Amino acid sequence: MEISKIGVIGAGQMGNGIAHVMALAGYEVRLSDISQDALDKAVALIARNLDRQVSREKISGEVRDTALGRISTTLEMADIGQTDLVIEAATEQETVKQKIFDSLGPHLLPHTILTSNTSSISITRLASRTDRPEKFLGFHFMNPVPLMQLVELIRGIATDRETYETCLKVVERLGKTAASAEDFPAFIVNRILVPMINEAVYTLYEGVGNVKSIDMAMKLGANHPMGPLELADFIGLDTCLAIMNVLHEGLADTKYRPCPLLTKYVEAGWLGRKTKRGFYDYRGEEPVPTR
Ligand SMILES: CC(=O)CC(=O)SCCNC(=O)CCNC(=O)[C@H](O)C(C)(C)COP(=O)(O)OP(=O)(O)OC[C@H]1O[C@@H](n2cnc3c(N)ncnc32)[C@H](O)[C@@H]1OP(=O)(O)O
Ligand SMILES: NC(=O)C1=CN([C@@H]2O[C@H](COP(=O)(O)OP(=O)(O)OC[C@H]3O[C@@H](n4cnc5c(N)ncnc54)[C@H](OP(=O)(O)O)[C@@H]3O)[C@@H](O)[C@H]2O)C=CC1
Repeated sequence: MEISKIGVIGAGQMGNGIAHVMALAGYEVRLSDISQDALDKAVALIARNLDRQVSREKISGEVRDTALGRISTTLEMADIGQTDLVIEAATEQETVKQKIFDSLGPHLLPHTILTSNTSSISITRLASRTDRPEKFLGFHFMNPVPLMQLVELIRGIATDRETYETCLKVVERLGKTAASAEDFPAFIVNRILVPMINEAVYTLYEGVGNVKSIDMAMKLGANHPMGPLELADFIGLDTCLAIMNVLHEGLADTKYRPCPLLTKYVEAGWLGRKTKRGFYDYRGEEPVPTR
């Protein structure tokens, strides 16, 4: 099956990155969110990120303009349903995602493939609420989408071969690499990465090190491009906590217990970069460690 129109639901950091790479690869993209304000901000951010690629001579000004012209925004599920492939990239809460798929259902074309960019939630369970579990796949991009090479593809128990292969072709057209993961909590990357981040928060909670020393230790001692607390702020602390909760509940093992300090930060609304405060304070010129 040929994919030409793609609907992206959720215009946060992942949704805007997905729209960006899809438009650059030549797909027509319809981007949606709950408010026009969120959509306007997302399009402005895509334009800035494309400009950055122009100034680094990765793409030409003409390519940027054509890509931007391929992105439209909508608040209507009917517009999203009339596409070949939908990528849901809304907040990491199962109830939010279920409601989205419920409201999208009546507007879908018979051939539309449904996918979720979820970081952790069961693809089989999300698919089972739709009228097409065989055309449902986990399509998991990494952050920041324009820079990261990997996409995890996760088949639910009912996903058919054609759906998987169609999405694999999309990944190839993006110039990215797919890793196939089975449908277990948090799949591959986050099963390994997010417990490490959670352990870094425990290290902070127990006073083994402060924010700066923990991040420096992992950057210089393990050659990670970002320290784990810096990375947690970058991913979003709400998303990290949601992933730990899925691991804890789904695998029923105390080793996945979310650190109480992570829970407290999320309860405070300190979600990392997106709220300008997490383990670092981002309100000034340079991020300042908070502990
Ligand atoms: C939670 C989940 O479900 C799954 C996940 O995603 S987990 C998170 C996975 N991601 C990671 O682990 C990221 C770890 N961090 C890194 O790899 C690096 O810090 C990074 C790639 C993010 C940035 O690297 P850096 O060298 O410090 O960044 P920076 O110098 O600002 O930018 C590098 C290049 O990307 C470009 N760039 C940065 N952000 C960009 C964006 N959003 N769009 C387009 N280009 C961008 C810059 O212009 C720059 O271009 P040049 O190489 O031509 O100079
Ligand atoms: N952050 C990361 O590093 C990664 C995240 N992911 C996954 O991608 C998804 C999105 O994450 P991310 O972009 O970081 O999150 P963000 O918080 O940046 O963005 C989520 C967006 O979804 C919007 N939203 C919430 N409810 C709805 C709805 N009912 N309909 C449409 N839009 C809605 C939010 O609006 P509002 O702000 O108004 O609530 C927000 O704009 C999650 O499933 C996450 O696990 C996957 C890979 C990496």
